[in-house]
Amino acid sequence: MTIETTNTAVLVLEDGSRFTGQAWGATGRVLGEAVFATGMSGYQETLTDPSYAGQIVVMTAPHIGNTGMNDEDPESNRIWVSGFVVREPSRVVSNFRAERTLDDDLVAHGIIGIRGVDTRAITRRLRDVGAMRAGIFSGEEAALDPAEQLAAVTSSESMAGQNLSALVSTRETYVLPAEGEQLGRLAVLDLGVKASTLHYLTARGFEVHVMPQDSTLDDILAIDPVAVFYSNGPGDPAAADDQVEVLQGVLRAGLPFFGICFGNQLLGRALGFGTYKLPFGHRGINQPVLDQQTGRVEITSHNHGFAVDAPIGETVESPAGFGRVEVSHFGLNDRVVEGLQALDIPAFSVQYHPEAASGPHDSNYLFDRFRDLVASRVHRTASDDDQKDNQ
Ligand SMILES: NC(=O)CC[C@H](N)C(=O)O
Repeated sequence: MTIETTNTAVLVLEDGSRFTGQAWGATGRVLGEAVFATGMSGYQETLTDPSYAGQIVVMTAPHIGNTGMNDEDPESNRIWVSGFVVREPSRVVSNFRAERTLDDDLVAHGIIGIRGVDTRAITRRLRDVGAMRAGIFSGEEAALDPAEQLAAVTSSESMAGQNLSALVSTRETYVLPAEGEQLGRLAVLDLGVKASTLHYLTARGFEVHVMPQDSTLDDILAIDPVAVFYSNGPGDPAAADDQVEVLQGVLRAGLPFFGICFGNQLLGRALGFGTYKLPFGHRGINQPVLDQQTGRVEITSHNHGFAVDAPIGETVESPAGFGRVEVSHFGLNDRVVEGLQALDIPAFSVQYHPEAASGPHDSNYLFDRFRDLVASRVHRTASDDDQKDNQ
């Protein structure tokens, strides 16, 4: 594929800074929240992660597209980033698994990108000022008056307060069969779930029922689940009141619960803590996190712009009356809450991604922890039933 070099594009940030490069992928105008992601690999998983809906992603790795795109690695069936910003797209694809080029897929999915910009300068700007509303303008849009471009950016919606779950969630429940030893039905609330997560859950023996984001407590209880899981997802956790209320019902019903990322933020809220917006978020695949239970440091994958506001290093009473809670994991770069463990009810969650593809895999053990938590209860209930039968 030949690369057009004369087609100007501009990235405009809400603080007025402008970065001029070349159009890449689809052309036109796209607005969103500009964030940077530091992963050196895994751009295909980044692009297809529903948690990136509404965001213009700046890749700090300077060379993107080397391994092309395939049909095996996507985290969902489409590209979700609103816009894509890279220093230099690979001119050739070199991987035996590649089926298409990245350029082809950006065009096919209508994703507006920009290339040939100084991604280090953009990242430093986002780090200093914080994640900002932004726009990419290419094609005819590139020729607009800069003041008009900036006005479009500053009149766009900020990520704070946005509820984007309906945009990414399944509309109908679907079921994935369990592999290996069968543990029972797991209700997965799809707030933007990734394929890798579903894979790890079915591989742990769960028959996974992926349910729409507006499922009620009754909908969940109707499938008679052995446990409930809340997925990752885009948007501001402070705007997800309905899902928080449903989760409080799940916890009151005594069902085991595991949440990842958005799911961690919603467990935090259900337990009565607040959430807040981080200045520029964590997005990358080498973030160090301490597991307070074991004292081990895990290298983890992150993609979050919000975090739970809970005290680190002490056991506290859940402000919503669910017993004692501890922050189980925190980030070693900035002491942000990265995991919650309830001590009196069977519920825990992590802010980072144990399902991370293309890795790292340090925290895969969390899926085992969830399986073991559920298995101990399923087996206990089964032996209670046996005792009753024998009486
Ligand atoms: N990956 C996620 O689940 C992200 C959660 C939330 N939208 C955030 O940005 O913090």
